[in-house]
Amino acid sequence: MVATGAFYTGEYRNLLAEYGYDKDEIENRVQETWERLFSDKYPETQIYFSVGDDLGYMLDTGNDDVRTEGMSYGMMMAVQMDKKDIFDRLWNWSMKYMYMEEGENAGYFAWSCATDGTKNAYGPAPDGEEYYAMALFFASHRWGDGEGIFNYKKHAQELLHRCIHKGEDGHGYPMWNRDNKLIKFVPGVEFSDPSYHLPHFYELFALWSFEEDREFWKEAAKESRKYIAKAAHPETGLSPEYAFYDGTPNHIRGFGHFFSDSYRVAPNIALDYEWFKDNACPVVVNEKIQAFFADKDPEDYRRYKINGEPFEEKSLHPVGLIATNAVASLSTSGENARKAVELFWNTPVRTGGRRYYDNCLYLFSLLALSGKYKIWMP
Ligand SMILES: O[C@@H]1[C@@H](O)[C@H](O[C@@H]2CO[C@@H](O[C@@H]3CO[C@@H](O)[C@H](O)[C@H]3O)[C@H](O)[C@H]2O)OC[C@H]1O
Repeated sequence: MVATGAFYTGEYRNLLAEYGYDKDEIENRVQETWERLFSDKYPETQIYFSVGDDLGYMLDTGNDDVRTEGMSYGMMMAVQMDKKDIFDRLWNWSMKYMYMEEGENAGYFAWSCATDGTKNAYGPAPDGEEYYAMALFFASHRWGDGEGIFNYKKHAQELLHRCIHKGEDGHGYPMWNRDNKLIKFVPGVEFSDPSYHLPHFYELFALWSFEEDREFWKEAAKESRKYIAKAAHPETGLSPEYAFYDGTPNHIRGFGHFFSDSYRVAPNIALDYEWFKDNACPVVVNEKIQAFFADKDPEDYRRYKINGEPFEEKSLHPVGLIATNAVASLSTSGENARKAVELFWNTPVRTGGRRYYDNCLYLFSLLALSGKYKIWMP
């Protein structure tokens, strides 16, 4: 099938099987990992919690809060795993507690809440909104739309419309810069976070958003692919957490280095390549990242300057980094690709206080590497 521009491959490689891992074991690993994250049978690895009959949240165990990032990730995991009850609980919790009805950010979601639903902040984080929109479209296509907040498609379209038009009436700010089509770190600033760029989502938004918004998303996909390439260091492939629109690191509050946020750049490139194989997809960045980590000991992963110089500080999410380096192999080949997958396969999901971010990245990588992270078409 041909989307407008990029080619939708419709193919999902089971790379783990291609590398010789047993298909039943792969399937078991996927099911078991889902259980480990979403079931209270496994309190040491659990990050999802049900509340009452129709609510649930993802807990950032490291920060003891509920983030739009995790809620929207949980919804994406649930739709890929065909878990409608969990999806609806997460969306219900998001709409009940995180959605903002008033103020400068009305129509967006508060990026962090306490587990009782109290808002910790009245600002959004755009990576949450874009994952919500994509998960809602997939839910609409996989399960059909319901009433009210469960009219998934309507909510996805309206949210995306707001993300690019907010502020046109003088109140608040859009989440994308309307001139250069790049996603912002937060609506009120003019810089970006390379890991927020999801051209493979924007290709689909260009098909399913309101007609008037489709051209914008098509352009956004193109500009994001260019931006991802620009923000990555030319030798190491490492991207900073925050970067200016020209791709140079933004060192505000120490976020100009390769650390937690940055890990998501590799899987974003890999999934874009898997889904669309667009010529402009910067797969070379993933080749460089895998080459950079090929001789690094996972026990000693650090914070790095994007030129590769290590800080004393250890990585906060080494399991997440193992996972994201592995999924990069969907867009690379050779020994580094194989070794990164092997390391991931031999690494268990994380236990302990910091497990949330690692385990989110772990399940996403496992889904993609087993051919189970799919586009759900209408
Ligand atoms: O200042 C906040 C800003 O922090 C917020 O960003 C969200 C939080 O950080 C990002 O992910 C984290 C990566 O590090 C792990 O240790 C954390 O557990 C993750 O949550 C996340 O992608 C952002 O959404 O955005 C709003 C700003 O006001």
